[in-house]
Amino acid sequence: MKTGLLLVISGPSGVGKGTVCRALLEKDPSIYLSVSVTTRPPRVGEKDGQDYFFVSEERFLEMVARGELLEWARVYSFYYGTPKAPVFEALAAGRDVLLEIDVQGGFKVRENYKDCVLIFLLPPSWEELEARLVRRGTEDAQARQFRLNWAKQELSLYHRYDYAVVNERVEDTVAAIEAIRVAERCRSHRQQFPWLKTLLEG
Ligand SMILES: Nc1ncnc2c1ncn2[C@@H]1O[C@H](COP(=O)(O)OP(=O)(O)OP(=O)(O)O)[C@@H](O)[C@H]1O
Ligand SMILES: Nc1nc2c(ncn2[C@@H]2O[C@H](COP(=O)(O)O)[C@@H](O)[C@H]2O)c(=O)[nH]1
Repeated sequence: MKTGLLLVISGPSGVGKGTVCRALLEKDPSIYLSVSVTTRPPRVGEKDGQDYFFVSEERFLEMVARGELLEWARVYSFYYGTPKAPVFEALAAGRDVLLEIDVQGGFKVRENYKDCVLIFLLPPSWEELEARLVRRGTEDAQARQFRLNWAKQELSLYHRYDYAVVNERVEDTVAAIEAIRVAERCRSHRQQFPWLKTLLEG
């Protein structure tokens, strides 16, 4: 069985990573969306084990020490990390895996798993990014400003990702990521043709 693709989705807070990942999953339930571990407190409506595994700082650092995380980073004021085992189980089962993580995490995944695909989501404009964060209404003005300052740093790194997709309309972004999946599966290093091997070696 072919190994699945490890797809990393990054981009500034509020660009729509979560929205796009959910839409991708709705279209293709075979995708495995990794559930991160975080020390951030849950937002209203967030469920443990579904949106995140919400853990104490002590538990998080224990997971780091035990090598249970594929990558981890401090984002804003909290720790976030990707549990390793479920990601590799899903890949081995031939499922494509989505990681919705920040850029520091994306670079760490590239170090640990070279064959990953890094996809950066950009907003159509800076004003639209601000408006999306305001509309979402999950942060107060101070926390929002903090995220926007961080967003500038993240946006400056988009060119180090394999793909840059502007999230104008969710449907178009989903279509672009589906096209990337198709293209990545066609890359020569991911393909084997037994009949051709026989022909050339025979
Ligand atoms: N293409 C889009 N057009 C308009 N609004 C969008 C689009 N994509 C997402 N949104 C809206 O923007 C807000 C932020 O989206 P979302 O929470 O998915 O962002 P995020 O990148 O996952 O943020 P964070 O990194 O903070 O978790 C939400 O209110 C969402 O409904
Ligand atoms: N490096 C990692 N970053 C992660 C992970 N899970 C989420 N994130 C990123 O954190 C911020 C904030 O998320 P929020 O839910 O508090 O709004 C966002 O950029 C996420 O992509 C992870 O496992 N590793």
